[in-house]
Amino acid sequence: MAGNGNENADGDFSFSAAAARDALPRITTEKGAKSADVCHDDTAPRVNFQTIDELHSLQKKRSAPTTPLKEGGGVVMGTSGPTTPSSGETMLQSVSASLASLTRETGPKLIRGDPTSAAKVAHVPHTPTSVPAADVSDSGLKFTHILHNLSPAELYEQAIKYEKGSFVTSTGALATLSGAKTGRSPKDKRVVKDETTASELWWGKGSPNIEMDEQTFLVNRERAVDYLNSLDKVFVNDQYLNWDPENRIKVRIVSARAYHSLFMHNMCIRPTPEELENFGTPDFTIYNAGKFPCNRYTHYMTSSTSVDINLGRREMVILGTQYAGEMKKGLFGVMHYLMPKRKILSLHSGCNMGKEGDVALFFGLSGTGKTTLSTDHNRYLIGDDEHCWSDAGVSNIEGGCYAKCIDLSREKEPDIWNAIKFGTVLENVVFDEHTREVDYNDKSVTENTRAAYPIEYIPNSKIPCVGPHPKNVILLACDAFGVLPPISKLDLAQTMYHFISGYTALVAGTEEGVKEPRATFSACFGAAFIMLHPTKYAAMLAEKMQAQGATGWLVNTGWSGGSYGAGSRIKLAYTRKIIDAIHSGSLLNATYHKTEIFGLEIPNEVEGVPYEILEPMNAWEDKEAYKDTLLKLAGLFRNNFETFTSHKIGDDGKLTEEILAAGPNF
Ligand SMILES: Nc1ncnc2c1ncn2[C@@H]1O[C@H](COP(=O)(O)OP(=O)(O)OP(=O)(O)O)[C@@H](O)[C@H]1O
Ligand SMILES: O=C([O-])CC(=O)C(=O)O
Ligand SMILES: [Ca+2]
Ligand SMILES: [Mn+2]
Repeated sequence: MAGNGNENADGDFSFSAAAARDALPRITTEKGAKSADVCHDDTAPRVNFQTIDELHSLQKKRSAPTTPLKEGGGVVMGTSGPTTPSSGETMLQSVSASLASLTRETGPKLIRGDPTSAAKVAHVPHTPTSVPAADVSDSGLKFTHILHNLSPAELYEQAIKYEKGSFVTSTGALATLSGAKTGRSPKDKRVVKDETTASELWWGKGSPNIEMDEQTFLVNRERAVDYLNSLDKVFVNDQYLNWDPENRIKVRIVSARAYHSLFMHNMCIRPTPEELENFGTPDFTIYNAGKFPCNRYTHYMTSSTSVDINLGRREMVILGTQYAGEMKKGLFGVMHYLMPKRKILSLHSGCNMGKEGDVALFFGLSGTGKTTLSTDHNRYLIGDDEHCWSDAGVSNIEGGCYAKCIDLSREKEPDIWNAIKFGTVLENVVFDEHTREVDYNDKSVTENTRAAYPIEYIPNSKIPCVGPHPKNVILLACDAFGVLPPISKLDLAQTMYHFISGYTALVAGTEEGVKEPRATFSACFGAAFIMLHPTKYAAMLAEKMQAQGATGWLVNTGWSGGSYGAGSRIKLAYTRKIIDAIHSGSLLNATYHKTEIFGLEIPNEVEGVPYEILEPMNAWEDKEAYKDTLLKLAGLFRNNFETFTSHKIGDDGKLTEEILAAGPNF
C-alpha cells in the first residue's frame, strides 16, 4: 500500500486515502476516454513539434530574399551554375565572379548562409564545374559561406558570436572596436595611374592621389581575394549610392566582419527586396580584407596598411585597416570622379531643407559641424556628409549618417542621441561593463568615437533624400585661433576663395596644457576625397551658385574671445541661432560692417546671439594679441593659396581675378 501515507503505526502522521480523494478530483485514465477529458499540464492548444529541433525549426519563418538561409541549407555555387539559375543562384554566381582569383579561371565555391548550418548544406547537390585538372587546388576544393545582405539583427548575432569587442549597449546599439586604426589613413591611400587617369586626375603637390601602377594593384587585389576566400564565411552587401535615381551607382562590399557589413548597411542606400532580386552586376566593388596586412615588400607600400582605388577596374582593395570609414570615404572618392563626368558636382557637405523647401548646404572639414548643424529639429535632413548637386537639385549620396560622439549630450543634440538605438553601430566607445551605459566623454580608446545609423533614424529626415537647388551655402570653419567672426556674409568670389582654401584649425592634441591650434587647409573642404583638380569643382560650384542666386556664408564654429586655451568654443546654442537666422532670411536684410584684412561682412545684430561675440576683436581682452593672431592666420591663408594662383577657375577670367583678390589683404 505504498504511497497512502497512513502506514505509520504510531499514527504520528496519517491521512486517509479517502480524504485525499475528497480533496482532489479523481483522474480518469481509462482507455477510450474522450480526449477532452484527458488532463493536460496546461491549457495551451496542441503543438506541432515532437522534438526540440522541430521546435527550433518552427521559430524561423521564411522571409524576403534579404534573409540568407533557404530552408534546409543554401545553394552551392561555383562560377558555372545550372542553366536557369534562380535569383539566389544568380547572386552566388555574381559573387563567385567577384571573388575569382585573377590567375584561376573559376571563382570560389560558395554557399549561402552561416557555416554553422553546414551539416544541412552539405547535402545540397553541387553541379560540378569544369575545372581543368591542373587547376585543382585546396582553395578550389573548399567552400566559402556567403552572408548576403543580412539584416541588422542577423549581423548583431554574427558580431556578438564571433567578433571580440562587440556588445549591445543599454540603448540597443552595437558597440564595436575598429582595431588598431581608429581613423582613416590618408597616407596609405593609393590610386592607380593608367593612361586615362594620368591626364584626368589631380596628381602631385597637394593632391591626395598617391599613384600606384596596375600591376601592384593586382598584387594587392589578389592578396585580399585570397585572404577573403580562405575564410569560412564572408559578408557581401549589395547596395546603392546616390538618391538621384538617374545617377544611382550599384556597389558591392565584400568584407570579413559583421561590423563592416552593418556599417555599410547603415551608410549606403538599402535596396528593397525586389531591387535586390534584380541587382545584377555591381558598378563598383570593395574588397575589404582589412584584418590582413599588405605586404611591405610590395612596390609602393610604405606601411602595412593600403587602401587602393582602381577606377578602370571599378574596384577598391583594403588591407591592414579595419576602420570602416575607409569604405565610406573610398566610395566618396569614386563619386568625386564619376559624377563630374556627368556634369554633377559632388560635395563634402551636409544638407537640409526648411518647411518652405529652402535648401542649405553645410561644407566643412571633419569636426566642424556638418552633422551637428544639418541635424536640426526644425528642418528636414537630406544628408549629413556627402551630396550631389545636379541640374535637378541636390541628392544625398548615402543612406545613413556618421556622427561624432565625443561629449555627445542628450540636451544639445537630442536627435543624434535618440538615433543611437538598435541597428546603430557605435565605434570605439567606452561603456559600463554591467549596465552597458555609454560614457560619451570617455576618450580611452580614441577621441574619434562615432555612431553610424540609417538616415531614417532622424525623425524629420527627408526620404527620398533629394531636394531642390540650394538657397544658402554655409562654409563651416572651426577656428581655434578665435579670430574669424562667428558669422559673415560672403560674395561669390569670397565663397570660392574660402571653398578652395578649405580652412579649419583644430587643436593638435588633447593632452594637458595649452597647445597651439594647427591650421588645416583642405581644398573643397575635402581634399582627401577629391579626384580632380580643386578648381574643377570650384568652377562648377560657382556656376551653380550664380545660376541659382545662392548666398554664401562663413560660420566659425570654433573659438571666441581668444585662441584655444584663452578663449572658449562658441556655444552650440549660439551657432544654432546664427544658422536659424540664415535659414529664415533675416540675415539677408541685416546691416553689415566689413572687417579689416579678411574683408568679411559681419552683421550688426543676430537674434539670440550676444552682440559682443559677433565682432571677434570685441570678445578679445588683449587687442594686440588679437591683431597679431589675425595677421598670422592671414599669412597662413596666403601661403596656402599660392599653389592655386596660377589656375584659371572656369571660363570666366574675371571671376578668377576676383577670387584671387578675395583673400586677406595686408
Ligand atoms: N558651436 C558649435 N557648432 C558646431 N559644433 C559644435 C559647436 N560646439 C561644439 N561642437 C561639437 O563639435 C562637433 C562637430 O562634429 P560633427 O560630427 O558635426 O562634424 P562633421 O563636420 O560632421 O565631421 P565629419 O566630416 O568628420 O563627420 C560635435 O561633437 C559638436 O557637438
Ligand atoms: O571619414 C571619416 O572618418 C569621417 C568623416 O566623415 C570625415 O573625416 O570627413
Ligand atoms: Ca559628419
Ligand atoms: Mn565627412
